[in-house]
Amino acid sequence: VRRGGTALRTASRRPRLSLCGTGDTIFALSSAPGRCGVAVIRASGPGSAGLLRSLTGTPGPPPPRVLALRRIRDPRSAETLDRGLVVWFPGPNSFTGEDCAELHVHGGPAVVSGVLQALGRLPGLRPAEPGEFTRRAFAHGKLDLTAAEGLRDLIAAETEAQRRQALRQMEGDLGRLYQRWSHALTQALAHLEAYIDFSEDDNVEEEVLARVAVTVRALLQEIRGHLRDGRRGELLRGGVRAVIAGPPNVGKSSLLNLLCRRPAAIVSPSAGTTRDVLEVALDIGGYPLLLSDTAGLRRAADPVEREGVRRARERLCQADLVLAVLDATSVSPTPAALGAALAALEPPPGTPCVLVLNKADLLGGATPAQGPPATLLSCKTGEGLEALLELLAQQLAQLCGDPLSGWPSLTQSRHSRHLGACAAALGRFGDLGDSGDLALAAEQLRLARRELGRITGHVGAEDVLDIIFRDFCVGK
Ligand SMILES: Nc1nc2c(ncn2[C@@H]2O[C@H](COP(=O)(O)OP(=O)(O)OP(=O)(O)O)[C@@H](O)[C@H]2O)c(=O)[nH]1
Ligand SMILES: [K+]
Ligand SMILES: [Mg+2]
Repeated sequence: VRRGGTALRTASRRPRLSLCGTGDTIFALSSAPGRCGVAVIRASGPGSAGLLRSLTGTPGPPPPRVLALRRIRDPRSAETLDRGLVVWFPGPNSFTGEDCAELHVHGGPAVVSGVLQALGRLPGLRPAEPGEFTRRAFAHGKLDLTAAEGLRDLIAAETEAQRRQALRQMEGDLGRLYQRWSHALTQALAHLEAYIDFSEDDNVEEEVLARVAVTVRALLQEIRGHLRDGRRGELLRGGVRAVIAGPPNVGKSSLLNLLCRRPAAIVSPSAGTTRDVLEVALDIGGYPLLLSDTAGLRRAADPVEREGVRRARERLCQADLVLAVLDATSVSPTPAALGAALAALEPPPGTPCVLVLNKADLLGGATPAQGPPATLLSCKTGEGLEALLELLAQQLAQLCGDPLSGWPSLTQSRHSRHLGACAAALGRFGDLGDSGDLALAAEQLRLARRELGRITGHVGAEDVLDIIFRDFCVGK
């Protein structure tokens, strides 16, 4: 009874947020499941102080934001479940903006489930949905949608460059860029509306219109530049798809195995060994690479091999980067011959290619003319591997860019979609030009601003919230 009463009092201190709805208190294991040194159980909502009192048997929560060593007990039986650290984060200075509590307990499965069960029996508490803590933080204005997406990417980041990009986005760099554009649009719109409303009173000068047009043109240019970044942010976030392609038996599967340092693909002296596409994920110099081995490209008689070649070509078409492998002993080393051999593979136009001349150990001293982006390699001896890795890292850096320099990258196709719509509206504004229909022009600015607001979640983003937060883990 006392607990319930306290929870109610805590709740009435602050107005409830309609976006969160129920005002109930959620809890979850925030660290990874399984046996570990320390497990972190987290709670958010008006019952957070109450649950700390119930589980530690103390009259009040510990001082805010200070770790306190406590005996953690089952409130029903008073049995000790563990001795651990508890933290109390009174809202609004917490991750979610609500009252929050954390329990750092020993990471044994029985300890964790004992504490979770005890929490589940407290009135007003329920297990959290995936991403619900972050969703509440968003609802309380603690972060915008781009920062929430950055946080999700940070948790998923597997390479250094991915981590840098995600951290930058989580810290609000991308959100601030979009906010700045949104402010510029709001201002232009205000000027235009003032002109529409008051120009007849001669209080607003003609040049206002010219200034609005200049602002919109500059903005359109910036947005188009941002959209034209070669998908570098998306590539870094999702991994660069690199495809190993070439004639049969040149050592494509050997190359995949060499790069991933395990016999992932079958290697054999018979041409046409590989049929299925085999994909491995690699970290090359901090950049993520999704590397595919494919069937040797030739006119195959065997129907199964023919299907393999079809799949190889299909995968080649989707490549962000091509690793074209040739047998160094069977191709003449002149640039023209190498170019012709590469063209015979029909790589997708405009896609960067790295030419790997394999089986260098069989060359017997003769070194063919080479230089980036062609490189000599022996999968058998490992000779030339360093140079190839360097060449790959260079290509990846070019494709993904440096996540810390320049503008923050566009990381989501969702952003490109809204930015594209925003740019289209700004373009229509420009097309209206001197036609004089100011009401139509203002409507285009409003449309453009709405699209920007949907990226950051400042306007009508309800429909994307479920999609964005669904991909979070429970406890975050
Ligand atoms: N001497 C030498 N032999 C190699 C080298 N790389 C691969 N081989 C051999 O070349 C043969 C073909 O290698 P694979 O890796 O199966 O070639 P592939 O291009 O995947 O062949 P398919 O999948 O059939 O198209 C095998 O016998 C390998 O041992 C190399 O650098 N030097
Ligand atoms: K082979
Ligand atoms: Mg193969």
